[in-house]
Amino acid sequence: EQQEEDVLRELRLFLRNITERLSLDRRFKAFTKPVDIEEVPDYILVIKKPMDLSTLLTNIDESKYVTVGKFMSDADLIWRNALEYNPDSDPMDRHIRHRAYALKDTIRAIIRDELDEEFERVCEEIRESR
Ligand SMILES: CC(=O)c1nc(NC(=O)[C@H]2CNCCN2)sc1-c1cc(O)cc(O)c1
Repeated sequence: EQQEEDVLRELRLFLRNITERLSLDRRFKAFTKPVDIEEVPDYILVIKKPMDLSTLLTNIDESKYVTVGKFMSDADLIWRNALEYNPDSDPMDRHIRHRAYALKDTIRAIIRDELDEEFERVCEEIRESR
């Protein structure tokens, strides 16, 4: 009912705000757009479920996330994919891995500081009721 739509609207605003802040952070430039398959043809062979900050934003707009938890699973894909695609001692691999860990820690710090557990519990109840 209307109260549920109010909660889900507030969730979208919260998730959009986080995603836009991450997209503006220069450290995460490599994660802002889908990896270009023309430029990196082997990427799709290694990474089963690509994810990036612009796709997160589209998913939010399409009301794909009913809880913060579902958003976190996709957001975590971004840095997990980068660690998987960049395992070597190559300087570029290390560089991307440092950015991936910075993304992981930044997402967790924002959620810890800014997510009200009571709000997430209400979102979980809406998910279970659907
Ligand atoms: C995001 C990601 O995982 C990524 N990984 C890379 N790794 C390499 O280039 C390593 C792979 N091992 C051999 C030596 N090169 S480049 C790259 C990337 C960077 C961008 O600025 C945009 C973009 O779409 C993708």
